[in-house]
Amino acid sequence: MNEELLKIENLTTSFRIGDDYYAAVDHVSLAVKKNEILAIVGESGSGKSALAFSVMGLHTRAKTEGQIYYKGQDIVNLPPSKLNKLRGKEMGMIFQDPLSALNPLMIIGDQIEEILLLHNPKLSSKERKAKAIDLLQKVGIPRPEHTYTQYPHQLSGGMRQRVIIAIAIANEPSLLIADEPTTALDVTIQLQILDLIRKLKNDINAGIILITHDLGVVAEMADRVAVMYAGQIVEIADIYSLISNARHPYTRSLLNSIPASNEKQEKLHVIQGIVPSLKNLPRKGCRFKARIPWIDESAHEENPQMHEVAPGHFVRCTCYKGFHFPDHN
Ligand SMILES: Nc1ncnc2c1ncn2[C@@H]1O[C@H](COP(=O)(O)OP(=O)(O)OP(=O)(O)O)[C@@H](O)[C@H]1O
Repeated sequence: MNEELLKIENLTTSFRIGDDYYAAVDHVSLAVKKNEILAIVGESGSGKSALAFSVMGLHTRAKTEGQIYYKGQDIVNLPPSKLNKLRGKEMGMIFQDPLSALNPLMIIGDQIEEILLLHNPKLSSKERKAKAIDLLQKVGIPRPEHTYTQYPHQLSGGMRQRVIIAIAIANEPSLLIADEPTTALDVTIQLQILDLIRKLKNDINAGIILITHDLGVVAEMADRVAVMYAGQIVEIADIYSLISNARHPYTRSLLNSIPASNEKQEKLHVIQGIVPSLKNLPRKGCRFKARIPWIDESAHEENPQMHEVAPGHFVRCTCYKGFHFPDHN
């Protein structure tokens, strides 16, 4: 059950801006097991999508360094033809924006069948259609035969996201990456989609990377959590340790912004500021230092490392020790 599916080591993904490359994902290491949901959480611009796109090999103009082992095979420099075989069959992705991920000119049924055909060329057209309808049913579409014949613009946002999920799971991938899968949806639909993703973990025994900026969603869904800030993982732990004993100032601030979690914790101490732009990221020292100026310089490491504070619970930089919110000495 706990077989390691994906292992990322020192992954660095850089974008060219002007004459230079700037790392949006900077020496990230993590692993995902089968039947596990690893949530990656962080504010906008922290590098979550850049990381997901690197795993899927979807960047067209970025430079990717480091290792991404999928079932033991390093896939960073895999030729496009081999990567294509993995994508859609072994690895599925649920995108943030379902409308732009679907072809507006093709009916839903054809879009699902296209991916089925790519990886199961021997299926007859009758078998493919039956499987497509079955998938639509599986993701909770009430009239799958009808939806099969519809175009994306004829569906609601929630229905489109279900179609994206049907496409992502069509070939029962071992690894599923869901990038903000519910951001564009209203709350009731959000809950249904999250429920569906949770069911998938058990049904197809998949390892899932769930990308979100919403720690409420993380608390509901994740087995383990990696918190990203400015291209780096600043804390990684199982969900219970993270919720009950978050150590990094950034994680503590994120947790404080969930109303329900405030009752037991410091009252709404949320650290102000935003993730710096890629060009302006501090490349030396603790990247979070500028957002906690009341903490003494000496609390930070020159070259911040990950520290194991409990089994499997790692925190970056020594500034977590004795950290306090400004009005809470
Ligand atoms: N193609 C690109 N070229 C240049 N910079 C990019 C490119 N794609 C992303 N970036 C930059 O890389 C950084 C990380 O972006 P990324 O989209 O991975 O963040 P994110 O955490 O997924 O944010 P969001 O939640 O808004 O999707 C940001 O500073 C972003 O502006």
